Amino acid sequence: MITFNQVSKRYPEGHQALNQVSFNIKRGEMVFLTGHSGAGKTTLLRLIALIERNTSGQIVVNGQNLSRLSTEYIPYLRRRIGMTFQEHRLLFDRTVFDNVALPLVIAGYRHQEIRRRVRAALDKVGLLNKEKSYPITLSGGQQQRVGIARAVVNKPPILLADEPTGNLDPNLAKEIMNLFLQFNQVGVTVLIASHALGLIKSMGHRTLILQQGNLIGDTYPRR
Ligand SMILES: Nc1ncnc2c1ncn2[C@@H]1O[C@H](COP(=O)(O)OP(=O)(O)OP(=O)(O)O)[C@@H](O)[C@H]1O
Repeated sequence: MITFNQVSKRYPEGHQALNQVSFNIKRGEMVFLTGHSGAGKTTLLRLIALIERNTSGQIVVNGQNLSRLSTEYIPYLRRRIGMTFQEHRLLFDRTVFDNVALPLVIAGYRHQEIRRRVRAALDKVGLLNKEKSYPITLSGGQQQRVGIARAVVNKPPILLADEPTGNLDPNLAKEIMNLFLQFNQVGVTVLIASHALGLIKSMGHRTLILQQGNLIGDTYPRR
């Protein structure tokens, strides 16, 4: 579903963020991505969503070779990938409903279909009663859930999450991880960047480890 073959990324300023990284994530897998701050986790996720382009190597996502994908097809690729960000990136002058509806509005869905899908996504993350609220009135954990609802509202086959539990206490963090697990259990391929090692271990899933842009580990839990 997501294949990296000798992928490198050098930012224009000359920083080598990823160095010849290779791995393959199968359809329906749930995988964690860990490593120290600056190891390249965010960069790796951004390459999959084509927010950044790799400088060498090959990336194949959902059967598409990203190097060959022309710019005009990027919106179509993005519709098949849900992504949550470290800092939520919610619109604070819009309601929870409007925030989650945004990808559907952009994709040109009809009003009624938008209502149905937004409600379903909010229900899945346990926030149906907050649809009229503004994000500023929600807790950090609830804001993260709104970001997750927005990421899944299109029903993407791939879900990418960048530090989804960054500022949350351990109980809330576990709840958020369990939410990702639920999406994975219905077939979504999930890749989560996180440095919460204890939490990752307790989840018992495959883990990719980055160190200074190099993939130094690809571990499977013991069964
Ligand atoms: N837009 C950019 N331009 C230049 N350098 C960048 C850019 N984004 C990231 N970098 C550099 O690339 C390296 C990898 O950064 P990245 O954000 O991918 O790491 P990370 O593992 O996600 O770190 P963190 O856990 O702190 O978010 C860092 O040295 C960073 O400074």
